[in-house]
Amino acid sequence: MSKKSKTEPADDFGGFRAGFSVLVGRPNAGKSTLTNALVGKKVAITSAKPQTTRHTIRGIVHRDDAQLILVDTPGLHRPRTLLGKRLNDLVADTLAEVDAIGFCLPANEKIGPGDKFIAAQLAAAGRKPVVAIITKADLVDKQALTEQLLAVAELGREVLGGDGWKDIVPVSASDGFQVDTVADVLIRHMPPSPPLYPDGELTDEPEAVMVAELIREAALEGVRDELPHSLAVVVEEIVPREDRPEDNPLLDVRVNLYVERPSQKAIIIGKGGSRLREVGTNARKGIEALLGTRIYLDLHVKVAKDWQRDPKQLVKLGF
Ligand SMILES: Nc1nc2c(ncn2[C@@H]2O[C@H](COP(=O)(O)OP(=O)(O)OP(=O)(O)O)[C@@H](O)[C@H]2O)c(=O)[nH]1
Repeated sequence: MSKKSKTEPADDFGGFRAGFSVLVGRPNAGKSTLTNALVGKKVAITSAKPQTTRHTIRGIVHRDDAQLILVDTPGLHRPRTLLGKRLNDLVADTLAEVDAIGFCLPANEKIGPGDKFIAAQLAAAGRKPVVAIITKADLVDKQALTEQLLAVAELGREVLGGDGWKDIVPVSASDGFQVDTVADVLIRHMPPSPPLYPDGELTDEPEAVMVAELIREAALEGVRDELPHSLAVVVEEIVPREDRPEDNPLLDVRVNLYVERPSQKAIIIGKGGSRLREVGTNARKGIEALLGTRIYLDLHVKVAKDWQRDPKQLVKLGF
């Protein structure tokens, strides 16, 4: 996910910054709650973990001058389910592809082995900017927060050497304290870049991106080996169905799935359309949870020959 802009310092994109960030931290550290507070959505997407190097997008923070894309790290939060090298590779891959890392440590719990394990992973991953985020600041008093700040700073110097973390930001996702500051600090580490997710005709673009991700995940379920990177999902429109009672609205969600070859189209659709129906059913549940409304999901599968190698198609498909 490193962007070409790094080698084109002449173009600063009018000061616009965009890039990828990941929130890491041990279970219960407050990552999901903070993601939701940053993105402004109640439902974080928890679709199946991608086994490819593609990332699940957890949410996008849109600003007039920046776009911060929060992705998920497979593995880092669940060390026991993966072994040695595999885990290290997985973590290294993800960390290598983001522009900045937010390391979440709860204000109300002493730094423990889980935190140290992750800190060591971050140190091993190299020179990515790491911002330490002290979550759940509302649960402790000023004195305890100060002590935690000092302890976290010390941990940073211990594992990273030098000055340690790039920044340390206390935050409370539940009462909104410093949530914007977390976004500001992470955005500061994003490279100059045009927006990575285009403003479509949809009024609420982050929702469309998340809807597309949910459908993509559902469509790849069980056929990842056959369709590793050959599937692009484009949400054409999300419109309220007319003539619905106010207390029972319905959204029409029209979506195109692009594959590269007719054989891939056949895989997605399945015998007599059975697989596509299943994809629709599975994705619909997640989308309804996300949008908080019943939806009618209209899926179309199209062949866009060699879209991965065609820059014009890539732009059209939102890459
Ligand atoms: N008081 C308070 N509680 C919080 C805050 N942020 C998260 N919590 C609570 O802490 C618990 C864990 O939060 P999550 O956001 O699920 O933590 P997580 O890091 O995503 O957890 P995993 O998914 O297990 O990795 C939940 O019960 C949250 O309600 C906060 O700012 N203040």
